[in-house]
Amino acid sequence: MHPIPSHFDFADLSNLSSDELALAKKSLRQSIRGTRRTLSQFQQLNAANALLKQLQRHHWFNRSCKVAVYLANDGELSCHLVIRHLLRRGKKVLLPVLHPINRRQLLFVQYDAHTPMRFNRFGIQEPALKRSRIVPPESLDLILMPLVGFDAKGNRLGMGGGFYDTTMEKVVSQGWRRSPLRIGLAHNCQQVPALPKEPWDIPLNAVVTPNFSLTTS
Ligand SMILES: Nc1nc2c(c(=O)[nH]1)N(C=O)[C@@H](CNc1ccc(C(=O)N[C@@H](CCC(=O)O)C(=O)O)cc1)CN2
Ligand SMILES: Nc1ncnc2c1ncn2[C@@H]1O[C@H](COP(=O)(O)OP(=O)(O)OP(=O)(O)O)[C@@H](O)[C@H]1O
Repeated sequence: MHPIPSHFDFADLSNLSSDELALAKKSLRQSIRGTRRTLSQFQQLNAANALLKQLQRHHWFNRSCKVAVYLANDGELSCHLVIRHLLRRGKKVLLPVLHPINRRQLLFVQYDAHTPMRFNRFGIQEPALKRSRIVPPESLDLILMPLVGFDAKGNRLGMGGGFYDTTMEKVVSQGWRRSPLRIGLAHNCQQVPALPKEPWDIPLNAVVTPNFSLTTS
């Protein structure tokens, strides 16, 4: 089989079988993750600073009281300055925790400077699971989620575990009156010309990078 070139244009992939599409997505993930890892600590810190400034331009960010974030891994755009900003303002900050039983499900657990942490099976730090600290996703105001890739239409490529899609699906499909805003975060270099839209993909409301915000709904 021919290897699929990195940063392949998915606009040309309409005829691929689902197996071929999965392979193409896998290869694109590897390529973008490789690019993202080449960013220096200096570039990462600048990006984290610019991200907070970019978010502060939006009413929906400034108004939100319960915000899900993540701890950056593998070159992801870091939320650490966003987390500090939110905690200083007395907002509730939540981190994703892998569900101990349900595959592909995330729990959102409250986090602050005193929260006991552990490593999950992917080597990402998460709050130690404590029932009283779990917040149901439908009660959140805003979910900031890490992207691997995105396109101008706001299509999203994640790590491939289906974690965010599965967790979001519950919130969106159960017809909650007011579901949390779903915002993807990424470096500019993670934008690709086009991504396929899969039947299970839950659309983002916007993508925010250190340089721009792309509203999709
Ligand atoms: N910072 C951060 N936290 C997060 C996520 C994320 O994308 N970023 N997640 C978003 O879903 C969840 C974890 N999902 C993940 C899914 C796959 C891999 C991963 O590295 N997979 C390996 C191979 C898998 C394995 O080791 O078995 C890989 O692709 O190389 C990591 C996290 C929850 N927490
Ligand atoms: N709502 C869902 N219900 C059942 N399976 C799902 C759901 N969402 C995604 N999946 C499964 O998860 C796998 C990964 O999906 P996909 O390639 O879209 O990951 P991703 O969007 O990159 O990851 P993530 O959602 O974790 O960021 C797919 O095999 C898909 O079948």
